[in-house]
Amino acid sequence: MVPGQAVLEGLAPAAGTGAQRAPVVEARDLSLIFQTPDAPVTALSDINLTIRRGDFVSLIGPSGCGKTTLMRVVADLARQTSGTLLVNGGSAEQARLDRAYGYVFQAPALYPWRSIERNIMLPLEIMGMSKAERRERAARYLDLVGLKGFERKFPWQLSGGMQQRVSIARALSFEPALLLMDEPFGALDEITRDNLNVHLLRLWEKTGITVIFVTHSIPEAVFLSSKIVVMSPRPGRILEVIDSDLPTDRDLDARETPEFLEIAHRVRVALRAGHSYD
Ligand SMILES: Nc1ncnc2c1ncn2[C@@H]1O[C@H](COP(=O)(O)OP(=O)(O)OP(=O)(O)O)[C@@H](O)[C@H]1O
Repeated sequence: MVPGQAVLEGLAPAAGTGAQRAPVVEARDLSLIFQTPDAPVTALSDINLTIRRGDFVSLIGPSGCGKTTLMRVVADLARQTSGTLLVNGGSAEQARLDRAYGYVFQAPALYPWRSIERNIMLPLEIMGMSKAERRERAARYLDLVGLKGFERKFPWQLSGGMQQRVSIARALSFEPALLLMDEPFGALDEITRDNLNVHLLRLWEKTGITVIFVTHSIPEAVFLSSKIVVMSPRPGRILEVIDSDLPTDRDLDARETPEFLEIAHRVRVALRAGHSYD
């Protein structure tokens, strides 16, 4: 699967390196407590995290540790109980209103009665974009995810992996600078998942988009990320942030290299440490 050769106008590689790159997400002492009929549930506790433009950040941790909740706070779908969160230097609400991010869910969530092209065009229509531009964007981003020629098909005519690529194309069609992906490949078989991992990595390399990616898989997190955020069991805290400097043009064979295995080992040790409740 080779990514399309679409020219990306709205997305461009991040300028600057390391700490020079502008912060996209800044969480300071962020906590979130859900009030439930039984007892308050502390989902996030004292999260401090800076994500810079062009980072590929994976959130990894045991089930229920608050990964989705943290993404939802960034997306302004949930609000922290205390602490601060800046997205692009402003509030999460402003970022949502500015359509600063695209959100890819675990399931593709496509409308079965609309063609692939019309699924992608729907949110653009709601944004008030002209039909010609909507069509052009749909074609451009379908090409980018390797689905050129599938415009007139319906979701049920595509495999699960292809449907998930459509939902990635839909999220990218807004040309957001930030892509939020909540276990997007969790329900797919391993070969398809490997393919989509390579595809996503190429897309990231080509566009310089900032990605926050939730996963349970250590190999997936290490393969994709420039930064791996290891979270503890509930209440979700950040145990460790592991930077990766694997070459950006890596392919699946990189998973056999000592550098890859060393980072995977560090993630595993951090996850394990979070499970010892002493
Ligand atoms: N609306 C809510 N009301 C009450 N508790 C909630 C709510 N949403 C999430 N929680 C609780 O907050 C904690 C964190 O949930 P969250 O979905 O963020 O975890 P997660 O790390 O994404 O889990 P998973 O990996 O299983 O998807 C869990 O204990 C969950 O039960």
